[in-house]
Amino acid sequence: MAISDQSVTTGNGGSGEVCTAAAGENRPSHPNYIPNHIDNPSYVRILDTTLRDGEQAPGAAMTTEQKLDVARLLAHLGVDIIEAGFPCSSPESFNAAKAIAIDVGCHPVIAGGHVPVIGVVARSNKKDIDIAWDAVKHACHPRINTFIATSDIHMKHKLRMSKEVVVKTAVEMVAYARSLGCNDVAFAAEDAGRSDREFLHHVLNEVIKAGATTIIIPDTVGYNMPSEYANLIADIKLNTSGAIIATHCHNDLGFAAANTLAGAEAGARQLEVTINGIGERAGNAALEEVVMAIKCRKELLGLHTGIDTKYIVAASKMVAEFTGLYVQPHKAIVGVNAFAHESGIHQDGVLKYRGTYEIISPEDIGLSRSNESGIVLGKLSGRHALKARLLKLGHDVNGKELDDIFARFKEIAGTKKNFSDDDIEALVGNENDHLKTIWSLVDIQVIHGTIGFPTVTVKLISFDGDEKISCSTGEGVVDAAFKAVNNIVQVPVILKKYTNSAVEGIDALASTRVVISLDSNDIKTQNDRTFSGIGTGKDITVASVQAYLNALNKAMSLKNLSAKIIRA
Ligand SMILES: CC(=O)SCCNC(=O)CCNC(=O)[C@H](O)C(C)(C)COP(=O)(O)OP(=O)(O)OC[C@H]1O[C@@H](n2cnc3c(N)ncnc32)[C@H](O)[C@@H]1OP(=O)(O)O
Ligand SMILES: CC(C)C(=O)C(=O)O
Repeated sequence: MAISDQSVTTGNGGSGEVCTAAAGENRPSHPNYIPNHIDNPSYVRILDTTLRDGEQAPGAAMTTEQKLDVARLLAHLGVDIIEAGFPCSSPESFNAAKAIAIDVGCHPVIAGGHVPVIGVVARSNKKDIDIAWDAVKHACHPRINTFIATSDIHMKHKLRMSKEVVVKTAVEMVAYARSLGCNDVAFAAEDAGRSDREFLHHVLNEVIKAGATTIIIPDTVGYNMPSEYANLIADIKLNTSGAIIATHCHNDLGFAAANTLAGAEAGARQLEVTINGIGERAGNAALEEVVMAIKCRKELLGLHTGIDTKYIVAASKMVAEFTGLYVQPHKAIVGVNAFAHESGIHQDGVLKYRGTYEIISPEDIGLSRSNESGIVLGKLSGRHALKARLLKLGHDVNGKELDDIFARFKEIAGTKKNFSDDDIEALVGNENDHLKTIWSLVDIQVIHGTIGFPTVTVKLISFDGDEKISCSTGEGVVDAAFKAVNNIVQVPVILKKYTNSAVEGIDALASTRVVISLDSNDIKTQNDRTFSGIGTGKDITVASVQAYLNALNKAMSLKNLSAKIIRA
């Protein structure tokens, strides 16, 4: 198989630093596609089975239009083979596979002319194979993947066939698929991971003789350990010849990607994967994990694929959206946390040199980001990260000023899960240094339920010792509480924003943020600046009143609107 002329800059020289690579490195040029041969011994074909095994995940069913969109994106990604479905399983599966064969399987969707092989699955019977061929035969490179189980447990309990019948059926059906005019027939020995080795070798050699061009060695139930699977593949490599060896690993014990890579190291040259690792039960090996491992550890594995990795994030998002199977935040490569750093020591390292804690460049999988993004501020963050965020927001703070803001940040961070830029802005305040607490909360009583009006009574004390009590009803308890405060403070303000985030748990803490502005109809303000306040506590109304007073005190002291001035 010829290699395209696209440049290769993959590899990190073993340093473990960020990997970078040119798009679509070494993608084979399809006119030279030979089903059972790859010129370059280090080239690994990627078969994506999102549209077949991926769709076997409960709830993952996609429409034909969605499958076409996924297939087009897979072509951009540069997968060598798109497994487009199991045509005999439903009219939709047939129509989608046929549409993909005619569309993506016939026309290059990307410059450079890559047209992927379009494969479909069929059981080892003539009806399945006829339907499969009907669906796929219009593709430029059509492939039928026929399968039958070879493990004792499957042959005895599921197929209820003897070994002899299984071999005979497999051989006849591979030959039958070839006789239809399909010159690219893959054979999968289902449950190979639990099959008797000698019998497996015998079946594989017989189907190769019958015309199989790829032999797929599925660890159907995700039972194998990486060393065991590597040994299985190495053994098959030793005992067969004339066909490409393929991996197909499931994730029941969490080893799908590890087993796939172990298989590749042992000699497999087709790796079967799905986007986001979706698939039957615990899923398949994830394309993004396998491909990025090959790219990132090229110096160790000595392999390469034709995948243009900058489409990985787009593909992940599309498949998640279409299937409703959203990826967990800490999913390798494509989880939202995969390039996020919340702890101070890591943030400091990343800010100084990304390679300290990142082995992949986010741009490599299609994420764009600035130097500071990826830094998430939270309870475990440090001064370096806070300072960087403040700088981004236009506040160049150092020394004691930074220490003070950091102390306030840590106080709030203990009870808050997410920090927005607004929250960080609220911490800044050279202004806070000369703020006066004009009014503080002494007591609060809340009455609410299914009868009557929400009613709140507050007792406030002013900085000069004046105590006031006021009571108000409202739309809810927070509204009633703010109205009761207004009755005492009497500063005309507009409530701009009220947010409340609860920290989960039975003894949940409420963290409330209030943003107000002075009402310019009543008080002349130089500009329409806002004042924010934060309150935290076990009681949401108390936290809200504290946040509100906090904002009011800021507004009053900065505008010199003391309690006495207002009263006068
Ligand atoms: C490991 C894998 O992922 S294999 C792919 C699994 N994917 C799917 O099953 C999804 C699509 N499947 C379907 O839509 C349906 O199962 C169909 C249309 C294929 C078949 O439906 P039905 O004819 O009603 O059969 P059903 O699914 O209930 O049972 C499977 C039959 O196929 C037989 N069978 C299973 N695998 C094979 C095989 N590789 N070759 C030949 N026959 C097989 C079973 O022994 C059983 O036969 P039986 O009816 O004589 O007992
Ligand atoms: C049909 C084969 C490849 C399969 O999906 C499996 O064994 O898991």
